[in-house]
This record gives sequence, C-alpha cells and structure tokens, in this order.
Amino acid sequence: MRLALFGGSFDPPHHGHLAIATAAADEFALDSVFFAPAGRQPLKLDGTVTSFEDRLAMVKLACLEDARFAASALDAPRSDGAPNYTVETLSGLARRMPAATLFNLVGADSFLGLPRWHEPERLLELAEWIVVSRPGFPIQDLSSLGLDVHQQSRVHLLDTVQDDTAATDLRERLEAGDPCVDLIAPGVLNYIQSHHLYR
Ligand SMILES: Nc1ncnc2c1ncn2[C@@H]1O[C@H](COP(=O)(O)OP(=O)(O)OP(=O)(O)O)[C@@H](O)[C@H]1O
Ligand SMILES: O=C(O)c1ccc[n+]([C@@H]2O[C@H](COP(=O)([O-])O)[C@@H](O)[C@H]2O)c1
Repeated sequence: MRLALFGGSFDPPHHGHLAIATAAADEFALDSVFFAPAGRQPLKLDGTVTSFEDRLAMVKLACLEDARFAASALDAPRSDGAPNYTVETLSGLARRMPAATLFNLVGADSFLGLPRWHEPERLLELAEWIVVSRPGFPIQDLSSLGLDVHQQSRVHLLDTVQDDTAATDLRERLEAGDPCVDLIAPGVLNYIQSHHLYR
C-alpha cells in the first residue's frame, strides 16, 4: 500500500490541489491520497479560516473527482486546543498502517517553510516527501534548505505541474461574485453556494 498524506487549509479545495494530487498519484503509483484539512495549522494559528466541518465537507466532495482520493479527519481540531503537528499525524498513520509506504505531499511553497515546522528531521524520517512545483516557488530554491544527502534521498521533486490556482485568490473572487467554475469542482461550488461561504 502506497499512501500519501496531503494536508492543507483547503479553504476551499481547488484545481491546484487536485492537479498536484493527480500528478503525484500517477508518478509515484499511489494507491491513496488522504486529503486532511488542518484543524489548527501550527504556523497559521492567528489566521481566520472557514470551519473545519465545512472544509472537510468540501474536501469530501472534491475527492469524488478521483477514486484514489479520500478525505481524512486525521487533522481534526484537538480537544486540548493544541495545533495539529504533521509529525504526530504521520506517526499515527505509521502506527496504524505499519505495512504502508508513507509519503507526505506538499507544494514547493510549503516545503520551503520546513525548517519552521515541528521536528523537521523526524518528519523526513517518517515519510518520503513529494514536493510539487508551484509558480513563484522554483524547485531549485529547495537547495537553500541545506538538507544532507540522506535527507535529500527522502525528497522527490515533481515539476510537471505548473498550476497557479491559489485559495487566497479564489476567496477574493468568490466574494466578488465570480463563481470560479473552471477552478473549483462542481460539487464544491454547489456546497459553497448553498452554505453561503465566502460572501
Ligand atoms: N496551485 C498549487 N500548486 C502547487 N501546490 C499547491 C497549489 N495549491 C496548493 N498547493 C499545496 O497544497 C497544500 C495545501 O495548500 P492550501 O490548502 O494552503 O492552499 P493554498 O492555495 O496554498 O491556500 P492559501 O492561498 O489560502 O494559502 C500546500 O502544500 C500547498 O503548497
Ligand atoms: O507540523 C508543523 O509544524 C506544520 C507546519 C506548517 C504546516 N504544516 C502542515 O502542512 C500542511 C500544508 O500547510 P499549508 O498551510 O502550507 O498549506 C498542513 O497540513 C499543515 O498543517 C505543519
């Protein structure tokens, strides 16, 4: 079983998320990609986000686009209010699925922030990483992270996707009344409209 954790705000899930998950699943023969909305992103504790329940519901709808995709509540808000550290999510997955080959899927912008994540060295041991290019974040910049040779062997770069969709832009466009039909899955758009999100 080859399984990727794909964490994010998913506020809302969009074409860029589906494009990188599809490319990663194709290239690395993944059986499953777990889309896990972050309850409390450790580096964005002050940011306002749409409720976890709405983001999980939208992710479930987005995941209908590919049989390899599944929505996951692994990063649901914790009862003690603590942030959702990916190191804990991945170690939980490794315990529960000891036979699985684990990957962590991220865009290049997220990966460039790795030194600020909780326990970066352990994160690179717990899973292989798939880092996908994103316009404005050249994959060559990853050399600036100073990973040693072993750590580099845990990181796979995928530069076949160049998708400039960003949730921040979409939220602004939705607020302005643009339905963004080409960039958001139809089921997600229906959910946004019927729940009056991003108004
Ligand atoms: N267009 C894209 N190309 C490559 N990676 C992406 C793209 N959009 C999102 N990602 C990656 O998906 C993961 C989750 O992203 P997130 O849900 O925060 O979306 P976002 O579009 O970056 O949101 P925001 O604009 O609110 O920061 C991150 O690892 C991010 O790098
Ligand atoms: O564990 C950490 O310290 C950590 C720090 C920053 C981001 N993350 C996770 O990385 C994923 C992508 O986050 P983002 O905000 O860059 O899209 C999401 O699941 C976050 O919870 C995790």
